[in-house]
Amino acid sequence: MKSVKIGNLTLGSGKPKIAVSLTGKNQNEVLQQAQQIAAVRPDLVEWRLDYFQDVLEITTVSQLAAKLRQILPTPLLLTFRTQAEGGVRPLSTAQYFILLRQLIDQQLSDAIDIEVARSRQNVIETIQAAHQQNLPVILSNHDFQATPPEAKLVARLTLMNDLQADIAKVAVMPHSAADVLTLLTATHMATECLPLPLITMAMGDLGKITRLSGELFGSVLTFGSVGSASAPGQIPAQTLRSLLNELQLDAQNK
Ligand SMILES: O=C1C[C@@](O)(C(=O)O)C[C@@H](O)[C@@H]1O
Repeated sequence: MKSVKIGNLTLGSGKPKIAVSLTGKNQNEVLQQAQQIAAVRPDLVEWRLDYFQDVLEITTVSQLAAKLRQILPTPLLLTFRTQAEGGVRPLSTAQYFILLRQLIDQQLSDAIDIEVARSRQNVIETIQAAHQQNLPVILSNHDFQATPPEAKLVARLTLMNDLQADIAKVAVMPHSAADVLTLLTATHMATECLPLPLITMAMGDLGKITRLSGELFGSVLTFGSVGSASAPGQIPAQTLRSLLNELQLDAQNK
């Protein structure tokens, strides 16, 4: 598997790295959370811009992103999660892509999340714009209702690879142990046949095991919480870290 660099963080094989999301509504909340998150020292911080009330004021976003990059000892991932995929704020498709282009052109982060299920031409152009700035792209897809069959999940991850994602991410909602196995099997299959790093998870309590088992099945990053979670089933980041250490393969030789 190729490894990918996001700032000074390398995502590839081995123990999964830990990401934590900023979900503040306003500048004060975001800065306060950033201090709390920095104290926990995750490997990556995601700013979930759909939670931020002034997201369409690009100057405000840009100034705050600059502050965050000073406060945080970790690389910064920018994500606007659309409502179709579990985000909190409505935004038209046109506005979504305008926002992503502004974030990219102003070089506000170390990586950007782009939802693969939005308009295909726009997705392709936005990936190209990011790559022109040498900005790694996480192509993502979230199913908050159900767990699609294994073949569909592998096809989704393959499509992301074909569209030149640097990292491919899928999140699903399981309703049974079998659904959790579907996500894990798809992850394992895709990791064997695709060259790029994958991030996968099943959400909710049923899916918690998938947030811990990335080294075994092939997910390079896991989202934990500090205070409030950005998706159901996230484990507090500090607990996550010690559980990942316990589960590390071949730990005695590392
Ligand atoms: O894609 C993801 C994963 C996630 O949905 C989770 O389930 O942990 C949390 C989101 O903030 C992030 O953008």
